[in-house]
Formats: sequence, C-alpha cells, structure tokens
Amino acid sequence: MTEANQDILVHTAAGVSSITFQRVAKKNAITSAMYAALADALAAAQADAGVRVLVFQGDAGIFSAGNDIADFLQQPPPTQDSPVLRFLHGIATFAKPVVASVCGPAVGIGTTMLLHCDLVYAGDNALFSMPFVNLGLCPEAASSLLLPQLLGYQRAAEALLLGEPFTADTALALGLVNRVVPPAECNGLAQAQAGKLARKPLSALIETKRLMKCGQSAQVLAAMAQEAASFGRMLREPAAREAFAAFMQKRQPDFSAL
Ligand SMILES: C/C=C/C(=O)SCCNC(=O)CCNC(=O)[C@H](O)C(C)(C)COP(=O)(O)OP(=O)(O)OC[C@H]1O[C@@H](n2cnc3c(N)ncnc32)[C@H](O)[C@@H]1OP(=O)(O)O
Repeated sequence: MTEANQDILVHTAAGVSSITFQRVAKKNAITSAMYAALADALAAAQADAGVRVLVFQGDAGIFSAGNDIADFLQQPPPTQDSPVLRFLHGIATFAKPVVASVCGPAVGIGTTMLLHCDLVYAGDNALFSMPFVNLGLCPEAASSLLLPQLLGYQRAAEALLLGEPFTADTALALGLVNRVVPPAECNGLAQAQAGKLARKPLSALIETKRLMKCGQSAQVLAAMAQEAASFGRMLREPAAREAFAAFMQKRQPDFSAL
C-alpha cells in the first residue's frame, strides 16, 4: 500500500490504481490536503502507462461526508489552482476508466464526483445527498449541468433544492449507479470490474470514453468554473456561515433571517 496522504491511500496493482478514503473517524470528510493528494494521484495515474483503470473506494460504512466543514471555515475560497478544483478538473478530464465503490453516506462532493466516474457500484447501505442549499451553498462538480441531464429537471431539482438523502435503490433507478450489492461485497465487485477493464485494450477504452464525453466536455468545464465562482462567494455569506457554525456546534441552523 502506498501512502499518498495519511487519509488517502493509493495502491496500484495489475494495472488498477485504487484510491481509498481513509479518514473514517471523520466520516472521510475531505480536507484541502486530501484534495491535493487526490489531485496528485489522478495526475500520476494519468501519466503512468502502467495504470489502466482507477478505482475510488471508502470502507463498508462510509464513502465520504464531503468537504470538511472545518476546512470550509479555515481555507480561502477556491481558485482555479486550489486543491478542490484541481481534483475536480482531474476527475472530469481523466482519460482512462474510473470505477467507484460507494457504501454508506456519500455527501456533497462524495456524490457529485460520481457523475465523473464511468462505473459506480453501491452497497445497499449507500445514502447519496447533495445538501448544498442546506449549507447556504450551490452545486459543484458540474452537477448543476450533469444532474438535470441524468435525472431529468424535476428529480434533479428535488435532489439539489431539498438536499435530502436518497438510497442506493433510488440511485439505481435514477441511473446514478450500475448495481447495488451487500456492502461487504462492494469494494470487491468494483475491483473485479476494474480488473476486467484493465485486461482490455487501453487505447480502445480511452477512445470510447473520449467519444462518449467529447460532445460536452467544454460545457462541463465551463459549468464547473461558473459554479466555483458562485460557491467561492457563497462560502463567505451569512447563510453558509450559519450552516457551518451550526454543524460545528451540533445544532440545527437558523436561516429565518436569511
Ligand atoms: C466542494 C464540496 C462541497 C461539499 O462536499 S458540501 C457537503 C459537506 N458535508 C456535509 O454537510 C456532511 C456533514 N456530515 C454529516 O451529515 C454526517 O456526519 C454524516 C451523515 C456524513 C454521518 O453522520 P453520523 O454517522 O451521525 O456521524 P457524525 O457523528 O455526524 O460524524 C462523525 C464525526 O465526523 C465529523 N464529520 C462528519 N462529517 C464532517 C464534515 N463534512 N466535515 C468535518 N467533520 C465531519 C463529525 O463532526 C464527527 O466528529 P466528532 O466525532 O469529532 O464529533
């Protein structure tokens, strides 16, 4: 096992590079340092001819609680070269196949990053949510573009405006995941599917993925940039500050005056 960061493990074997969220005590909430490790791992996997497939995984109880809320309070708003945007750009433009194994909660970017994965397997305990509005924020990862395309406008609006969690079976029905299995089997299934891909001709995988995505790759990057500008501004506004304070103080936010 190669350690990219104490909370992000990167391990490459038989052409499959596996990136494992490993900050379980904090529900795999992603800090700026973790985004930097993720972005570096993506760049390394892209450049390494020995890597043919990438896998993202957590453990059987948690995929990721999304952006670390304390980090939101401490870090400056994202710029184009900030770790979170390097990560998002890296996953959105990754040329080789990306497989994800999702068990337990996948919050915020924990769900939206899946829109950039090619195959997504979920444990039957997976819970997906995009509670940006509840945090006084707006969508990221081009989810404001990709989610309405995938789900249809009203279902995307329900997911993004209400921000309520939905189950693995709902995600399967919505087309966000490929298959639902018991949590103990999920990482193994993702690895097995990645192994199958790794034995196929890489040039054909890359060209097939490129052709499926090239029609809107420019719009995806433009949506990400537009979202990032709004997100960076909203991080400093009263609604987000109230939401973050409430989370840190383990209380319900009060948006009545906002
Ligand atoms: C650009 C990206 C944007 C985004 O991703 S926006 C999304 C931001 N994320 C969230 O709003 C999720 C916040 N977290 C939660 O809603 C819940 O957690 C979970 C549903 C993920 C899990 O709930 P439960 O099983 O009850 O665990 P617990 O007691 O809430 O958390 C265990 C410890 O993990 C810390 N933690 C959880 N999520 C975060 C987070 N996102 N940022 C920082 N810390 C987090 C908690 O505080 C606590 O810590 P302690 O044991 O020290 O009290």
